Amino acid sequence: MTYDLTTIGEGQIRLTVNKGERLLSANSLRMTAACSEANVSGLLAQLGHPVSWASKMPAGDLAERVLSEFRSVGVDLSNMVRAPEGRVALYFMEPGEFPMPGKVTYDRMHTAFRTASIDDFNWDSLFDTRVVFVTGITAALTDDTARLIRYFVDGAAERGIDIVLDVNYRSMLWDPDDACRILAPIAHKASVLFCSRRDAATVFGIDGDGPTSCRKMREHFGVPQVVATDQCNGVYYSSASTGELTFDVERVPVIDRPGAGDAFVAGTLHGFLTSTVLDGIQYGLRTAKFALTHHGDLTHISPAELAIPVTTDIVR
Ligand SMILES: O=C(O)C(=O)C[C@H](O)[C@H](O)COP(=O)(O)O
Repeated sequence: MTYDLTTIGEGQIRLTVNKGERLLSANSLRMTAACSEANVSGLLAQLGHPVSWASKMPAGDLAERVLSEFRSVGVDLSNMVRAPEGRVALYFMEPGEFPMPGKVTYDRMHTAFRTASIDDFNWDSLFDTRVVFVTGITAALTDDTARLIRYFVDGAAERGIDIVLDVNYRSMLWDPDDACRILAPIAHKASVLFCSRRDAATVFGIDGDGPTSCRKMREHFGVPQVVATDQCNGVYYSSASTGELTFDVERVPVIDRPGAGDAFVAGTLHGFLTSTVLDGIQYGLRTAKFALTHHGDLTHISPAELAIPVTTDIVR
């Protein structure tokens, strides 16, 4: 097996407004790379996992800026598809400061990735893996990218490869009915499902407190393991053998928020790949906190830093 995890997603540039400014009046922006699937790959690569992130990117410096950020931490880019034309996706971010909420402005139409088709990718390589990781963000972009993700998941299921789905619902990309229609069949095939309590209610109409929502998702989709987040209120886990478990989340100062959710998923998958999802949740609670301490979606962390007991994470 060449890879521990393979994944497909749209590489982007994030342009973030400095604290104390608004997009309408800002005259400088911080440039970092973004992509949920690449963020997860980048953290796992730093923890020693062979991971491949595939995307479709045009030539040029903007694409290189994205690729070099993930290449620099050891993500395998040999499955990257290069497009003769098309844009690199951008997204602008106002972090928000109480009482002003954060705000995302997408500029991701007409991108090279939107033209990605099943024929573009080297599936022998992408299926040479222990885990196929997909998110709702990529499935949300176009009918073609939804088809791509479905092909990836169906191929993985046929080959007995573990499928991990992070629902990651983005209301600016699609509506709950479409998300449910595309993501529910994927959830049914998943070995591990990540879904926030809020997304469970919005997309699947699954309500309840954290443990109840988590159990209902496991039963509804027949997924062996479900991990649900609920901002700072807790992390919830459900499996048939353990029932429902709740983990406290520690509040820490925030330098830069985007990427913390992906860091949590990556930390949890580090546990899935090396021991158990339950161990992974402890890693994930740590990597998510580390993610908040520095700029950029990609969390920089070494195996030694992951091992330092900086946490008061408690299982109840
Ligand atoms: O493509 C999009 O629409 C994205 O949102 C990409 C995001 O930058 C990351 O996926 C961060 O997400 P969190 O880790 O939940 O903060």
